[in-house]
Amino acid sequence: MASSRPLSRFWEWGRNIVCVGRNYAEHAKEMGSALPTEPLFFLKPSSAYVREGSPIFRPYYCRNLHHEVELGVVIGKRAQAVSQEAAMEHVAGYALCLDMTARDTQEECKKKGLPWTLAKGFGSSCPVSDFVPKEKIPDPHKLQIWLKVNGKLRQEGDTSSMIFSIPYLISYISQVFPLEEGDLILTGSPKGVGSVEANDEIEAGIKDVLSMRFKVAQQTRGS
Ligand SMILES: O=C(O)/C=C/C(=O)CC(=O)C(=O)O
Ligand SMILES: [Mg+2]
Repeated sequence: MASSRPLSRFWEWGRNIVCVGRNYAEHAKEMGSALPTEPLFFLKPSSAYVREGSPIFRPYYCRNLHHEVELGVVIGKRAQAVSQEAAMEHVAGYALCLDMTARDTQEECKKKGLPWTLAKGFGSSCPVSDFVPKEKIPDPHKLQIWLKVNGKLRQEGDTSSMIFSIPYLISYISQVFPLEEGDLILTGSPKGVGSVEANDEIEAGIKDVLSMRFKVAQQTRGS
């Protein structure tokens, strides 16, 4: 059933956050990972959202918090087993997102064959920008996304370099579970991921569309 809340505040809807990994060849390479032959995806809880004005917390168990800047796709209409041809009809718009990652925890999880929830799904692991209606972005595969830490450029990527396109991702994911109105898909990070410390300032943007800023803070155990 449709919510009475506006989709322009999708982060308040409590819907799925679906993250795609290793969708840029140069990022897979910098992680020492093989290129995927089918999309790799994982979930974050909807309580991972954080908005400008609130800090990104480095979890108490993390010693190496990484930034990953990613284009987010906001679903506007339920998509169940949709074709690639029909997939874009289910998109309401876009947002810029950070897939904050406890990289040391992820390395441990990878070694032990465990899921990435501790590494990717902690509170404040999904900073998001304002919503951009799809009419404002004629081609989401022609965007430049960038990220700076304390004013220094760390990531710059072109969404044309995605291995799996947005229609392919929507079609693929929607065969596994239905995508609902208000769901967000993070489409993967370009290269240049790196560490941030408490008090660092992250600024990220979609060239000629929007930008956002976040401070990093240290979480203490029990808070
Ligand atoms: O390959 C790895 O070790 C790590 C990959 C990721 O963290 C995947 C992503 O979240 C991404 O590519 O955006
Ligand atoms: Mg990512």
